[in-house]
Amino acid sequence: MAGLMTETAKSVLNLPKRGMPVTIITGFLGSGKTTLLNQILTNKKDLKVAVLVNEFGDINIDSQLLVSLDEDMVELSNGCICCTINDGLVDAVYRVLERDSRIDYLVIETTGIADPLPIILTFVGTELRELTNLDSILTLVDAEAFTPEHFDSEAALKQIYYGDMILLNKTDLVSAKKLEEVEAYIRNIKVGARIIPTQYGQVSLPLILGIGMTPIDAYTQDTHSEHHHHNHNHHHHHDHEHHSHHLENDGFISLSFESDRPFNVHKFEQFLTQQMPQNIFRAKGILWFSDSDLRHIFQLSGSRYDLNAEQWLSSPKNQLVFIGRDLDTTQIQQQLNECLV
Ligand SMILES: Nc1nc2c(ncn2[C@@H]2O[C@H](COP(=O)(O)OP(=O)(O)OP(=O)(O)O)[C@@H](O)[C@H]2O)c(=O)[nH]1
Repeated sequence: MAGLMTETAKSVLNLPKRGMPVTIITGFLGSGKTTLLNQILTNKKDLKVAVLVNEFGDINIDSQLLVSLDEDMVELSNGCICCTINDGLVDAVYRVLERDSRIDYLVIETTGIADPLPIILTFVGTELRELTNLDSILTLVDAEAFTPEHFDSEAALKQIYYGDMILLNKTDLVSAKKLEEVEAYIRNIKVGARIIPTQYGQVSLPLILGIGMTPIDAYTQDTHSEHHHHNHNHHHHHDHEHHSHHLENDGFISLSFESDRPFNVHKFEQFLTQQMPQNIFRAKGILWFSDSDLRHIFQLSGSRYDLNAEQWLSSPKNQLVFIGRDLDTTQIQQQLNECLV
């Protein structure tokens, strides 16, 4: 009898994880998606959470900044979201579903310039609909940086429009008046929006996980026309070098820089303050300075940047990603090379 029970338990474990709840975290560049994901991973208690991260740059910085990089972590290939939709996303979800280990929940972080709709439709309009249960789309909005021009980005608007829950983040950086204005603006884009003001993505998990807020039936009705749209764009496939040609990216391009040599800290500071072009909107990286034994986490979002020192977890090197519009990538590359020791 004991043997039979073991076999039964084993076969149950081997079944695909049917109905696995999925939460999608979206929001514009630098709005706080990775910060929220880290809050979830820190506070999840014994919930087994798998994570998929999709980044726009060619180097995966985010996955290196997550608090628990254990075997539950699956990385999506970097690059543009339309390529990801066509292959990477479905495959990555299957890899999670097929794992032997228990997984209770899947959280996906999109790139900051992703239109969430194709991702939503991948969950409700393919075989994933049978296997997963799309729970909600959480949209981070940077309360300080957001303006009615929404960064001249269609994606930024769609992220709010398709968000089932808006986390109005970075409230520590704005006045009550500005907060009210942004809230009013969001409600204008999305009538009846549910908005939670947050700082550093801090929110009680029952308010954002397992809330069943995605109106799946409403999406299933337009699945067909959207699939047509995606097939039409299929020729972009594997065109990772040429982001600027993708309409989906609203003109943003990324530049990656890697080096096995350290930076001179003064030269790098000079680059930041005097050379770096204004049209860089977002940068992040793991930096190695010749006069320090620590790794420095570099974050730039809009006009703010900071550097945090931590212990190295691997051998030191420089890894940086810049995202902006109309960037002279050759010049930036050269300026960064000149900062090396
Ligand atoms: N002052 C303040 N800073 C915040 C808050 N939330 C996040 N940040 C900072 O904003 C920067 C960007 O945060 P991330 O979580 O990396 O943003 P993201 O949305 O993942 O960015 P992308 O990777 O570009 O899509 C980091 O330096 C964070 O520490 C907040 O509520 N207040």
